[in-house]
Amino acid sequence: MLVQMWYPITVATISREFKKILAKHLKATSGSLEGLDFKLHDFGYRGVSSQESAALGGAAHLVNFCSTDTVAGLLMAQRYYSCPMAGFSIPAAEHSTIISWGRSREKEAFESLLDQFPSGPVSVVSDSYDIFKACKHIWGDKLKERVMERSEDSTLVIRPDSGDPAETIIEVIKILEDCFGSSMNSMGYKLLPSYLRIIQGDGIDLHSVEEILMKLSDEGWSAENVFFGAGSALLQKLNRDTLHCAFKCSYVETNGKGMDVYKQPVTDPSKGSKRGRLSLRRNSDGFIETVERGVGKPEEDMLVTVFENGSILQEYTLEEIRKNARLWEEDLSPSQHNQDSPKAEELHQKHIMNGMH
Ligand SMILES: O=P(O)(O)OC[C@H]1O[C@H](OP(=O)(O)OP(=O)(O)O)[C@H](O)[C@@H]1O
Repeated sequence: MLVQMWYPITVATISREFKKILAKHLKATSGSLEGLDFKLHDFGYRGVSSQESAALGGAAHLVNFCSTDTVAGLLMAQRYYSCPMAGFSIPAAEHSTIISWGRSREKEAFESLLDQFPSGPVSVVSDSYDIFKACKHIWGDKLKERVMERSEDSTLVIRPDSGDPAETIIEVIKILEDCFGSSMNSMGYKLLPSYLRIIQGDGIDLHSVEEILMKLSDEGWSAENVFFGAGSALLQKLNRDTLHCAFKCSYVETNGKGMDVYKQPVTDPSKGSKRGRLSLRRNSDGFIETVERGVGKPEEDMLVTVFENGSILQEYTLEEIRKNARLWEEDLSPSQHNQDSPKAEELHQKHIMNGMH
């Protein structure tokens, strides 16, 4: 079992890195973290190798967010982590439900979704033919009044799904502003009317989400205007080396005599393993670090035995895990996310690898 743990650990960590980026921009451009838990939707079900991966990865994402289409993750959280409903989704069109109306009837396809879901949010993929014309001529003209009738609780979420994500979103949001107007929030950033939002679900990873949010704020737009969906970058485009995750023997006892063991290959010092009895503590800088060779103080040790000799000794609810994984104030520090600075990025990567919380 131990050797399979890298996968949910890695997904949960990447998902939490998304959350840090989203939190930083949301706070800076809206003054609050309201709605953060719904900012990154799990679109990964179709892109993983199995139902089991979907369950493990989907549940790992739910440690940080409440927004998902990966039902297998919800079932896992229900069955093993005592959470009746860990995440939510909204009615959403996908390309087949738009293009089956035919190219000349895209407006009718959109309208039928407004008819079918008059209350509550609805997401409509709008790039089947021309996202810019769809926003300007259909949403912003032919269906403008239908869109404006919708309330804050019944938001129309327009989904671009192709092209360069940052450039496309900027162009889309400008077209929507021309058609529907915008207001200014308390932080001085622009906001589309409350019945209108955008979700970008194509090409989303840790780098693109940062780039999009930077561009939006540079152009004066609040992060409140957008939601994101991530599929493969969240659940599939990762491996055991993404976070350098490996389990190694560090201590053995023979005839009652203990011995520290480790590997230290001359051909690659980075593959050296930790030695002796290990413990985990939070150091004075706030970082979590491993203490080797049995010298850690038991009272500082954060490790808990949860599984031993085939028995589960400690169970956790999703609620407890979410609490442990909550963001800290320093997680929102800009220096950790400034992708323009190689040093900051290196530090950021190091923090991920050190499991900094
Ligand atoms: O994060 P990702 O793994 O890219 O998943 C998200 C993408 O998946 C879907 O499209 P899909 O790839 O099924 O079809 P498309 O190439 O026609 O958009 C969806 O429309 C997104 O574009």
